[in-house]
Amino acid sequence: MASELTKRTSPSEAARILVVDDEPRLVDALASLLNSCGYDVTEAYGGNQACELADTSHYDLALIDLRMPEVDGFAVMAHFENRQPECGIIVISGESSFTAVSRALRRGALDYIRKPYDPEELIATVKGVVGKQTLLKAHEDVQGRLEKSEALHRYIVNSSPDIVFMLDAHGRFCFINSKIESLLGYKPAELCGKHFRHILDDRDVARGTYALNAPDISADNPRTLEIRLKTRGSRRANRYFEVTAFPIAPQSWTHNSNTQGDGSGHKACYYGTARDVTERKEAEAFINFQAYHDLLTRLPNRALFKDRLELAITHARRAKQKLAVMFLDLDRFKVINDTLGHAMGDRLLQSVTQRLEGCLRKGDTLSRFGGDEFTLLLPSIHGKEDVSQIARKLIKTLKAPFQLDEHQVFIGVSIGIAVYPEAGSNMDQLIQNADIAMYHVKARGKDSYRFFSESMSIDSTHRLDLERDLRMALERSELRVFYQPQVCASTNRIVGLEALVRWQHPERGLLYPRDFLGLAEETKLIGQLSEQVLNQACKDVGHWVRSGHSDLRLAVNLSPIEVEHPRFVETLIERINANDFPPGNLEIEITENVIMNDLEQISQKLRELASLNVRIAIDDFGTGYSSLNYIHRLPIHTLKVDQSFVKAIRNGADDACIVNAIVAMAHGLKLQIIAEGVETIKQLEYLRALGCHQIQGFFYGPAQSAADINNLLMQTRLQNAVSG
Ligand SMILES: Nc1nc2c(ncn2[C@@H]2O[C@H](COP(=O)(O)O[C@H]3[C@@H](O)[C@H](n4cnc5c(=O)[nH]c(N)nc54)O[C@@H]3COP(=O)(O)O)[C@@H](O)[C@H]2O)c(=O)[nH]1
Repeated sequence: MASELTKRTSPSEAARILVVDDEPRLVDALASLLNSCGYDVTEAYGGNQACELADTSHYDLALIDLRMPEVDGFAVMAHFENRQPECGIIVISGESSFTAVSRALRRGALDYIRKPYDPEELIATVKGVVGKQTLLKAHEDVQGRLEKSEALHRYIVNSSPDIVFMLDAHGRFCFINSKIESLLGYKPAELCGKHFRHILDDRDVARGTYALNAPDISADNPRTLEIRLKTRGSRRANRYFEVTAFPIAPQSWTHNSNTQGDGSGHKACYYGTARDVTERKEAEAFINFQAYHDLLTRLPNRALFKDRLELAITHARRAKQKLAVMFLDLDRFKVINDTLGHAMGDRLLQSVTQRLEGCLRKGDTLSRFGGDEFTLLLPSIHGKEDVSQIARKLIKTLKAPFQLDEHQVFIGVSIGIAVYPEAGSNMDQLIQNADIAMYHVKARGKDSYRFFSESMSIDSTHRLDLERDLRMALERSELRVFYQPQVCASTNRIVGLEALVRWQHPERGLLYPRDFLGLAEETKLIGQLSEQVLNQACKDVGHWVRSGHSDLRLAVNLSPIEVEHPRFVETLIERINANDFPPGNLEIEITENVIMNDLEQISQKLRELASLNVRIAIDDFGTGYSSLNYIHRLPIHTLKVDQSFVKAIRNGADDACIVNAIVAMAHGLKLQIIAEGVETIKQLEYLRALGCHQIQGFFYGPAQSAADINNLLMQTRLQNAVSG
């Protein structure tokens, strides 16, 4: 209540004095004496009135008589003590006993004046007490303001979301706010006197030291840098901070010793704040990772791959080195994804990634290009053999079965390779050409690798024109079927004819499969193309079979896309039946890789065809990936030795060793063997001597039109008739 009373607000205001006595004459005399000295005096006639006034008005000083009826001076003093403790008390009394004086002083009186008083002495005493009171009050005011200010600043500094600190000239903490504890676990007191290195990540010490010592650093030009601070205890759990620091200008901070109040006496030379930006940094890092990586496999994505490839090309150009880009596409991934579900598909992609990574060197970049496509950058290669070796390793590593819960699945990989600078001088060309090469692998039976060559490339406008032309060719029946004889090695008789497609292009003349077959496969026009070829071949060869060449065999090439089609067997049988062609005269040619791609399904289909008397030949034998164990158990009738092995014969017995091995193996498995690409008498004689059953190649003639074959067969019949 007392604090609510109006107080004197400045020392220059007249001090307010209450004069208390039960004798009105004495009160008036004293009041007029004090008034004459400029004090603001209030008169109280007796103890009761004094207490009432103490309840309503504020006084700086009360002059109180001790002996008063009803409420005496001690009671008034007690009331003041209770209501206005800051009011000074002077006792004016006729009592002169030591006990009374001592009691008054003990109750809080500041002085004691004995009646009758000497006016000068009284005024001097009042002046002294009022002066002291005023000083005390001023001191209390300053103290109160200081405490408030200190509390306010402490609150502001400690509730700051940032760490606030001061360092001495040597970089030792001399102040640090309590935020350090909640962010990093240190108590401010334990850090005081310690160098800032104590909490700074070792990797950032040099930068931190350099920033503080920068020549142009000042309060107007502070340094801001991002650094890592160690959390207490675990040195690995660093957090990121954005620190702003500057030297303290001496004129702006004069109370500069013992800043933390711990007696260490360090002089603050730098002021700084540190804002925790860990979450922002982590979010940035995640966004950055997401922008440049595939989240499922955690591999670099297309964007990062292209970036690295661009750099690698620049480096290779400067260092005159080669590099290789591989385009990998998983075989059968789609089937597994569709049948076992996407979660399994995702797991499979992760396992594939692990296996592929296991085959790479430091410095290679494997990326997930999308879906089941991966790209691989091999910088600084010496030659194609290096790359082939890696490609073989990648194919081999993916060949082993993958265990997805209770499912054991098999996949393969088709790899297209573009080598810089031969297969492209820039990033887009290299990727595109590796992709084209990969497509050629797919079209030729998958699970293998091929280097890009110019003949594979069809520029996009050309490609669109060709696609349009091919569609028209199918409508306008521009495809032709040519036949290449397969001749019995011992009798020289034509025992079979391989049907080979040609396209009689209205402007470009006769085109060969290499010019359009890849496109037909990519555009899925291969189905229609095959249908037309098979119908025509069944008509032509069926006619020759019926006209006397009853054992004549028709060999047809099948694209992997056709063989993998679920209705492959039905469609093939429907077509030969529709053309009234005897199934026993048909031999289908498929590559090893087509079989190995989906062993279970394909074996089933081959068994069905074999049960209908259709013969099965493995084309290009020796160039793909097959397991002899499976071949042995499949209903295969013929192995066709690839041309490349036959060509090697001209170089002598050493180079012919593969042909020797294949023929020996075919004999062991009791299979028919056809050597293809035979061009010379030397090759023919070598193969004959080996025991090769049939020969196909330019030696006996290239693929020819039906009319030419018709003539050939007629001649043969005539010869047979003459010799018979
Ligand atoms: N799915 C289909 N694929 C087909 C069809 N027609 C052909 N093809 C595939 O195209 C490949 C290339 O065929 P082609 O250009 O006709 O070449 C064949 C022969 O001309 C060639 N050959 C034969 N003998 C020789 C020789 O002595 N030297 C030499 N340099 N080349 C020769 O080889 C090809 C036949 O090989 P192969 O099939 O392995 O017996 C062709 O390989 C088919 O895959 C089709 O209708 N559908």
